[in-house]
Amino acid sequence: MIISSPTDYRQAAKRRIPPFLFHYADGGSYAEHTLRSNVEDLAGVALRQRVLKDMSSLSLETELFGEKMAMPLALAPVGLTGMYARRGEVQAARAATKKGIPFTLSTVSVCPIAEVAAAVERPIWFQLYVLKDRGFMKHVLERAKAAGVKTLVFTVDMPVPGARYRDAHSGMSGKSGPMKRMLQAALHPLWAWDVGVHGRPHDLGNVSDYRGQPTELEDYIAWLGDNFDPSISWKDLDWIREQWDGPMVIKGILDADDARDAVRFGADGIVVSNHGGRQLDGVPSTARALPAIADAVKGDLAILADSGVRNGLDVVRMIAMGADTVLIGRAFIYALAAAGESGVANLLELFEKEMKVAMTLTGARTIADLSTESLVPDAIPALK
Ligand SMILES: Cc1cc2nc3c(=O)[nH]c(=O)nc-3n(C[C@H](O)[C@H](O)[C@H](O)COP(=O)(O)O)c2cc1C
Repeated sequence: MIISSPTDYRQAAKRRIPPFLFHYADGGSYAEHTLRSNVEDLAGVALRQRVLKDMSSLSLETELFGEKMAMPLALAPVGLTGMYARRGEVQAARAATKKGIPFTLSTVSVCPIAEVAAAVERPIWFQLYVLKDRGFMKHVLERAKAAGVKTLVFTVDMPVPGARYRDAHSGMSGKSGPMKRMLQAALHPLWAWDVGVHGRPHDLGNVSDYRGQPTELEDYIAWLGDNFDPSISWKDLDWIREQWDGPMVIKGILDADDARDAVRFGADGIVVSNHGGRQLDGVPSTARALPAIADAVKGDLAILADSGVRNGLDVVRMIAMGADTVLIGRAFIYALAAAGESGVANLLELFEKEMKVAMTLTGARTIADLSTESLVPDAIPALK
């Protein structure tokens, strides 16, 4: 299949991997309104074209939490990444590191922290969920520290899981799930050979490490379901603060008041995110939520943003609306599923090229030059 744009990887992934995995990544919660509006609203943010400004020298470099980044982009935490390609977290982390950008490992990764951290030179970022089992959280934070992790991304928009109806149909969940998954694997031999045979163990590496026994896919939903903590509040974050002395980023902020609370708490950064439309359907897209949040807290902490970013132009849009760095989830998962590390590496090249074109034609020589001035007036779909 010809890959000429980042979005081509979605179709390529769909062909290669079993439907239960494709829909697990591709889908959102409930009727998927937020999933769609993330992409549509962001694509609709109009860039302001400027010409004849000698744009022969251009730099995408930036810095975050004292870390140099080749461009203001990082790979978002995605659970079960290791089911999309053989030891998928390692492959994606290698592609990100070679490109000079951070990789974020999910709590519910297939590969444990130590395996991924040992495979790359650059310290990885680690994402932590709030779970009832504080013993697990303590254990995993210790492992992260020992593996050289500095930046902790603390996800707060999952006190309860949003329902993802596609998973029941695809075989990801439900009684007939195991049978469906086996049949689908048999019909996708390239994936079955790469991941099914050579990608083992198929478990949640960090959880198994703590429990001292394998936590396989079947246990995954049950374990997570039992462990979400709806009682979470800001005071629980103080407990995390005591365990962690590096930069702490709060992921899942969608409201300016919560962003101000994050500043009061002393967070180093926030991720403006609706979890890629996978939690509460009907909440605004990040393109709609970001400008008000940037108005409220820009300069007080680092603003990261994700949800709906599908190409380099979308990154430029997010930065122009006030983000300091942008995360991508599905975009890299599709590339990883289609072509492993080299797919993610190529995806990042495509993103970089697109960003350069967008910056050249908006007259921005550096990332710091991007601002609301890079957008046409009223380009931002404000919340009414
Ligand atoms: C398959 C999948 C699994 C995810 N798992 C996690 C996770 O374990 N932890 C987390 O904080 N966010 C998780 N997310 C959300 C991503 O970190 C990110 O917020 C989202 O993918 C951004 O939207 P995008 O996919 O449109 O780029 C997941 C997203 C997907 C698609």
